[in-house]
Amino acid sequence: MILEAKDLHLSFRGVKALNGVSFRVEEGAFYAVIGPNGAGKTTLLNVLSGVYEPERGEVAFLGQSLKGKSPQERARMGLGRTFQGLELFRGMSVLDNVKLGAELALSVYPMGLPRAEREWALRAWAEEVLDYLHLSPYRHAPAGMLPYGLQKRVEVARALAGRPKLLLLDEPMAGLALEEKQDLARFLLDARLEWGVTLLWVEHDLRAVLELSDRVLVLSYGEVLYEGPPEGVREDPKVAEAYLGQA
Ligand SMILES: Nc1ncnc2c1ncn2[C@@H]1O[C@H](COP(=O)(O)OP(=O)(O)OP(=O)(O)O)[C@@H](O)[C@H]1O
Repeated sequence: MILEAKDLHLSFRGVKALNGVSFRVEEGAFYAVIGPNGAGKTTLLNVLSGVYEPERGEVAFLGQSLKGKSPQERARMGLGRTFQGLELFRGMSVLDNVKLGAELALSVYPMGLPRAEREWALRAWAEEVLDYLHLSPYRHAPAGMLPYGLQKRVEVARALAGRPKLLLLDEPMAGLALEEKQDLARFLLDARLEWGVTLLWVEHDLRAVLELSDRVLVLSYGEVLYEGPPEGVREDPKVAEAYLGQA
């Protein structure tokens, strides 16, 4: 098991964004979190990545409690994330954005190395990640100049450059055309295979979720409605009701 969330609670001015959420993620999983608008999905990612501390409950990553650990400390432990809105440095080149992702999770690079060697190692690794995600042709372009679909891919590249053991993805497919979604899906599946990255994603595209994920958590009003294999999601009456209720 790579991640365990136990009885998470968090409210915003009386609104229970998370109300007793527990689940476990196995190593190597492609784990999805879905649910209607306002279900608490982004709040959950923020609690896992350390943006918020839960009022109650606890998260353990690789058997270690994350209590009191900052997002950066978590990144160094191997817990990476991407954001719903793009958080790239728009004026910075694609390569520098990805290099920065590697630097922020620096524990993988021996600090003892001479500066020039470290710089070289970081650059070589960033180039490898870019190549892997078919982004090499754009590496000197300012990130903000790329079409939206490519920017989303750079964001994933930057997160992967930190060599996460578990990567949290916040709606990576939002705003992408079908073909871009298929490309991204392939890159994510490859990264899981090649680098052993466990994936946890929040995603609205139900079809993509059910096709790609091997485990699904459904939230509604901060509570777990369903947890299990994707095949069970559509048959679950509570899930159907939560989604229909929204429509
Ligand atoms: N910083 C905040 N301040 C106040 N209320 C918040 C805050 N963050 C989340 N909420 C509230 O908590 C609840 C859960 O929000 P959250 O953004 O986690 O849902 P979500 O499932 O990610 O929704 P969406 O699919 O629309 O992104 C909502 O009622 C939301 O209004």
